[in-house]
Amino acid sequence: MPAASDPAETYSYLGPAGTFTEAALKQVEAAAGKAWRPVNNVGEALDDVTSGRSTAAMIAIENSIEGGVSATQDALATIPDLRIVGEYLVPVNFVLVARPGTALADVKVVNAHPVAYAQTHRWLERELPSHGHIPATSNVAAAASLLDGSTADAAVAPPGITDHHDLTVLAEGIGDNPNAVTRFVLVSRTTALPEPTGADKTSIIAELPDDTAGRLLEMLEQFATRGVNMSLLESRPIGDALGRYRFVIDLDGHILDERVADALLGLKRFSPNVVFLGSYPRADKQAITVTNRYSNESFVEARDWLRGLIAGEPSAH
Ligand SMILES: O=C(O)C(=O)Cc1ccccc1
Repeated sequence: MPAASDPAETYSYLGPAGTFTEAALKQVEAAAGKAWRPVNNVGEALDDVTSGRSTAAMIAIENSIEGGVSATQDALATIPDLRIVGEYLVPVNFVLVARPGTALADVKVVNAHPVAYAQTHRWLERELPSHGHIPATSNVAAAASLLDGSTADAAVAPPGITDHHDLTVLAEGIGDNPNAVTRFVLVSRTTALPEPTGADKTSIIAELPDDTAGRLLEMLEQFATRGVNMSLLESRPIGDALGRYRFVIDLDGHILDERVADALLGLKRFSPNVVFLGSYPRADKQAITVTNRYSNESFVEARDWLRGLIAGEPSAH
């Protein structure tokens, strides 16, 4: 881990060292050589950012098996002035570890981070059908606690865990999907927008204006009619009453792309509450392609045409 330096240049992440979140932070060039602050949960990481204790925080937002990380989505929906400035992908697989001398047959209680548990429960149910689960704050904390008085017999942990702790690997590759990937985002205080790259993503959270038929369709039409593709759509309870939801949405493109800007204007007119979480380069660097009708030039041309009409030019111009 880089040595601590200027506290104004501190990066918070779910620790301790060795977590997948740390692996995501290692991908951030700007964080190299800066202070890194391990924390115990997403709330603490974001609190570091809002209080100014840290420059940015790396948090898990979505994984390829379980979908959105609800604690992250709910925090981003409710804490003002946060911006996603980058996304990072980390392949995740897990091992089952125990104190030396423990056999698989001895394992009755497994310590695991809830997201890791969700991604290994098929294996655990098959191999340890009557195990109990104790939730941990992180994958590495789960393993470390075995050597620190935990009542658990084993822990679900990242494959590199034995570099950090004197533990026995009882089983490898226990993830239910060997291709599982977790998406992390780097979150900062409201800051300058990352430049558009042509391979960008825009994250927003929006509420529907009321509970009448077709409102969700109407919201999605804002994107469809501007040729804006969605790569994520999830609902989260707002929490004040049953049946009230907010929608977490990822769009292909950057807010400086005309079609995305136009869709956001439509969304703002429609929705009573839109949270803009940021436009940032896609981790997979896949360029977004759109038909000519939705290109920047098309929008500019149409606007010029309208201005011309208002200025009295012939409509065929
Ligand atoms: O970052 C970690 O290692 C965590 O404990 C959180 C987590 C859990 C499961 C998949 C990815 C991240």
